Amino acid sequence: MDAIVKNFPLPGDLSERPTQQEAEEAVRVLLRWAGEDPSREGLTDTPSRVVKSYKELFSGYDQVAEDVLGRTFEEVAGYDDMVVVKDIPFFSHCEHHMVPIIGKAHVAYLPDGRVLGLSKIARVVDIYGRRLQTQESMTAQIAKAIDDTLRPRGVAVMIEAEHMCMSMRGVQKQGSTTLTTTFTGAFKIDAAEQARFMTMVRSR
Ligand SMILES: Nc1nc2c(ncn2[C@@H]2O[C@H](COP(=O)(O)OP(=O)(O)OP(=O)(O)O)[C@@H](O)[C@H]2O)c(=O)[nH]1
Ligand SMILES: [Zn+2]
Repeated sequence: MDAIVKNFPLPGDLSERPTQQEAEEAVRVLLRWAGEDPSREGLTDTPSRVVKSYKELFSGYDQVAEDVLGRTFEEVAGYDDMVVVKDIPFFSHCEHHMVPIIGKAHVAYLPDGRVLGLSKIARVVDIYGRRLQTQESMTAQIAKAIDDTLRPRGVAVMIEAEHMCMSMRGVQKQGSTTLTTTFTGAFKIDAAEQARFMTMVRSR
């Protein structure tokens, strides 16, 4: 798992970014490549809109998951069983074609004295979602971030997603879903804990 995660650029590695003007020019080039005339009225503001939307869609490069997960709570009346946050919707973009990945993440951990604020789990999904991704890397990165910061007895992450690069183009298979999982600690070594996670994720 470490190998996959380490291969990914962290926000600190991205200091030499192009200027907004250069990014807008790149959009104009792509518009011309697609067969458009970037100077026609309807497209005049498109490069600046695209660049602005890229800021939002790829805002995960400006955030560090470990910062978000730093705040934990210990006063939980001795609760030490599984915490599952399921059906967390996310949007990402595949690193091969830069088109959307649309899916849901299910995240669980077994506390070891400390728990996370529930919203922080969803925030971490967004941080990794708002970068260029493969589904495998995103799954591993979410698990690793929680494992490293919270040090729980185990983490389980499942992602189910549709890749628009498989639906809108290429092989054109609409509606197929890709499932990926990462298990650490007790979830990795204990099949019963894995099965319990699966049951809780699947229960409606
Ligand atoms: N493992 C993995 N593959 C992905 C993911 N997102 C997209 N892909 C695949 O990445 C592959 C890239 O294959 P290439 O042959 O280099 O690119 P391509 O010619 O555009 O391939 P096609 O999509 O088959 O047309 C494709 O098979 C995609 O389906 C992902 O998250 N994980
Ligand atoms: Zn793709």
